Amino acid sequence: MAKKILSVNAGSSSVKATFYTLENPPAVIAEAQVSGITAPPPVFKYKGGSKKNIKEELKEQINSPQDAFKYILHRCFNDPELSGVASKDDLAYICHRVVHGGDYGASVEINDETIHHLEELEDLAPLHNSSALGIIKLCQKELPGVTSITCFDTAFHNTLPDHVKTYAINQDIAKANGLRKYGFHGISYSFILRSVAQFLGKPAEKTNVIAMHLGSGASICAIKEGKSIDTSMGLTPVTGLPGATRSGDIDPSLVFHYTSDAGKLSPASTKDMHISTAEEILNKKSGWKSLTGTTDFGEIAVDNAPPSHKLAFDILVDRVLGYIGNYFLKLDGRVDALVFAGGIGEKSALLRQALCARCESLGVSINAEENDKGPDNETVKDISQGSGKGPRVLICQTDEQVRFFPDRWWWFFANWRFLPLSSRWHTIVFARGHTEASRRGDLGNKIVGFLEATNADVTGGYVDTWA
Ligand SMILES: Nc1ncnc2c1ncn2[C@@H]1O[C@H](COP(=O)(O)OP(=O)(O)O)[C@@H](O)[C@H]1O
Ligand SMILES: CC(=O)OP(=O)(O)O
Ligand SMILES: [Mg+2]
Repeated sequence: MAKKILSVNAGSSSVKATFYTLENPPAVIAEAQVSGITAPPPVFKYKGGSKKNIKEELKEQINSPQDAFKYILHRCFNDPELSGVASKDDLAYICHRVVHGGDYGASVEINDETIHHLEELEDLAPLHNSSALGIIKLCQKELPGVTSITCFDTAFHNTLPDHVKTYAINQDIAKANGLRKYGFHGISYSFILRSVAQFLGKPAEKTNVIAMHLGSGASICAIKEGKSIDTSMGLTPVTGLPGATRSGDIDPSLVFHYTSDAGKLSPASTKDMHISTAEEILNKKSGWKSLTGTTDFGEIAVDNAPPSHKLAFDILVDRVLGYIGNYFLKLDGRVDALVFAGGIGEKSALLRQALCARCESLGVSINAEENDKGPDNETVKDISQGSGKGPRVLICQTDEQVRFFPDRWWWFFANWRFLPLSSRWHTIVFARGHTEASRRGDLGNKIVGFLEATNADVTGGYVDTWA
């Protein structure tokens, strides 16, 4: 039986996994996730075969992303309806979302050297890279023979201009230690860009949006002509907007007034993960959890909320609003759409309504009924109404699993020898090479030349039909 691809997203509170066929275009076989890892009971959601929307509270102990991943594999491998996904032998590739990729501009194949490099980056995204690395190492051990590949959240933001990504600190120290803005949620933003551009009927290279990925980790990104020109997260995902357990922007001096132990190693540190007390507080003991006691924004964004919940809600509105104003100016007012995505952006009509009401001066206006209904099965839903003078308001059901093929043309090119040399694969590479050719100049043309030399059946157009 043909082998399959497994795509894994270890988020800060959930592990999501999708199985795909290894074909062009890849088709979803099954989707599974365990959420609530940080707020038990964990919840298992599953779609596969005739099972459309399974949702179960788990009694099993799920204490870590590795536990969640093992549980997902167990459930999927033991579903008799998924005959093509019955064991590790059915997998060709596992593609891992890795939040911090440092200076990596493209995906890498996992081997001893890349694991070592990723370990060095672990401290910069302690809530994420250690989860992803834990799962990567588990795969190396328990699923040897399946090639693991990483996709980085940071790669989409490689286009940040120097004056945006540079902090105003000593540049010798900054360069020696890699201290700069990297930005995150890039896999989501590239999905949002592709989907929104297609929805608007524009080439991605001509699309300008302010995209908000609001989930347990929340960020916002200014995309100009298809490129990230600024984003709210920085060196680590703790900066910018507050999140479920993250503080977002604070005065850096605050940590020394908060606790005299700020620089000491946190008791939560492990052999593999070193985290200072200040990092522990700002990453894991702040955000709306610290304000309200819950990490679930669904409990906070309600009518007649208690004062603590209303304060958390108002803080998020205030901070997002600040970035929208900032990015509206950075995009010279030429904004095709404000895009809501992520668990909160997609599900909280109240938050969208509160934010859009404050953006009326930018010409933003929404249809209250469509906003309340939210998205159904569509990837992008338009909730704007009115004169059409301001930016459209869209909800995009983002997908951090679908990233392997459209974004990874460079990986395929660099590693073509690992792949079956069928015309199908060349088509994938060509399509991406073609759309990237203008951005990457000669390199895109070289790829096309290379493919022509192999007499591949290069039909192209694949990425354009992808959403
Ligand atoms: N109906 C809802 N209204 C507001 N927020 C919600 C709702 N449902 C879920 N959420 C929020 O979405 C978050 C999950 O977002 P998601 O992007 O899927 O997670 P992660 O950041 O772990 O990848 C939950 O923690 C919860 O705060
Ligand atoms: C980068 C980040 O914050 O990711 P998540 O939303 O999955 O926590
Ligand atoms: Mg997320």
